[in-house]
Amino acid sequence: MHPPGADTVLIRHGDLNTKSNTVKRYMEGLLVENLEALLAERSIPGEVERRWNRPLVHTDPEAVEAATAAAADTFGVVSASPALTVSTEKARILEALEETAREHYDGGTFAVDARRSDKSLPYDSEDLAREAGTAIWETVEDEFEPEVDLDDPDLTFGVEVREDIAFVYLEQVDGPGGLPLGSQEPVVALVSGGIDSPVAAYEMMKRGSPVVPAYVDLGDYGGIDHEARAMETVRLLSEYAPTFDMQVYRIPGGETVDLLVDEMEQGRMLSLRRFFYRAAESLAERVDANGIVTGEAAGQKSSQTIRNLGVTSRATRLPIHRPLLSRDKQYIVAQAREIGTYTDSTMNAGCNRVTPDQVETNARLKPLLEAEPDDLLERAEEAATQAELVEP
Ligand SMILES: Nc1ncnc2c1ncn2[C@@H]1O[C@H](COP(=O)(O)OP(=O)(O)OP(=O)(O)O)[C@@H](O)[C@H]1O
Repeated sequence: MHPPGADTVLIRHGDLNTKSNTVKRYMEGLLVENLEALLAERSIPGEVERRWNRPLVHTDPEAVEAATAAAADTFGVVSASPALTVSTEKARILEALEETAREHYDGGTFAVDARRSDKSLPYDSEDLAREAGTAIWETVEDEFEPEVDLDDPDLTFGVEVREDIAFVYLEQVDGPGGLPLGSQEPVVALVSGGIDSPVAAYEMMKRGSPVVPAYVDLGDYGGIDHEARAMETVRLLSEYAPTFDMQVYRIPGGETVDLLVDEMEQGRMLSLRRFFYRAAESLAERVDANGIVTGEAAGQKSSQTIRNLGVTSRATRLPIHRPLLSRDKQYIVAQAREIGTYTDSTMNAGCNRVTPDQVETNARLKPLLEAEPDDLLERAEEAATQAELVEP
């Protein structure tokens, strides 16, 4: 919902404001580039203006909602509003609010949220809010019985006045927040296509790290649907990252899984994780990535007890980022729905279970190393060199 004639998207960011001016300028530049690419990818007309603190998209009134949605999908953006721009003259702002009220107010409670960034203006935000409230009231009182509710209004009229321009809007669409993609170093994302790993990869992207997706082909224990699920979730993630190539490295792991199933019982799942991590490390060296991200959460599975995570993590020198470590499943499912990966992640992948009847929850490194194939980690390194790039 937007004021009549709105042709601008007002963008707010959050964590960029914790940076020095130099870093903030650099990050705002990245945010703008990413948003420009997203608009182009979605064929939405619009020019992004790189404005200190408040980047703007100038677009057509017909495209303003689509441009707002694109901004709200851009990492670093906290919220975006389709807005009408007017001069900072108070009379003009009130007129724009009256036009907006005529178009959109249809009874119920309302409030005005007025902000002013330039202290040299001849009015302050309280004056403006009060006069705006009166103007809106008088516009609609003949037809409705308007009521002001500052705590939980049905409709909020937003006004933001900056040094040279004012914005009038009705909606603040939430963005992902975080930092612009590309502002941190890349990491290898181990993506199985289950519910968790795409969400974990997204969380790292949200903090600015591009991801290099890696899928371990589990041979007979995985299968075409298992791989298809992983690929589709990466394809969905790539829609948030139009400036990055998100082809998937498919690492061959079928023979190793067969070997682990034949030779190991209890610790098999842990050695398989060790294989994943070492393969991801080798791949990271190859592509110049600086860490590994997985969808593991403390205690969610036997391989994810705190002790087991401690033991398996020893297979790599790289940091393993686990953004979901402290998250409940309910949160992760909600997040998967929000970013759009849930449906594909829950597709029946028909894979064979590698999990043994008796699982290890309390592993120790030494006995695990004695039980697993001596060449497990060399196999992982070799598998990484054989990884193929696949278009998701
Ligand atoms: N075949 C695979 N290829 C790449 N990474 C994998 C694979 N299987 C598991 N992983 C990684 O190991 C983590 C823990 O494995 P787990 O067995 O819990 O995965 P899952 O339940 O199949 O999928 P998810 O964790 O995505 O819900 C995953 O979150 C993912 O990062």
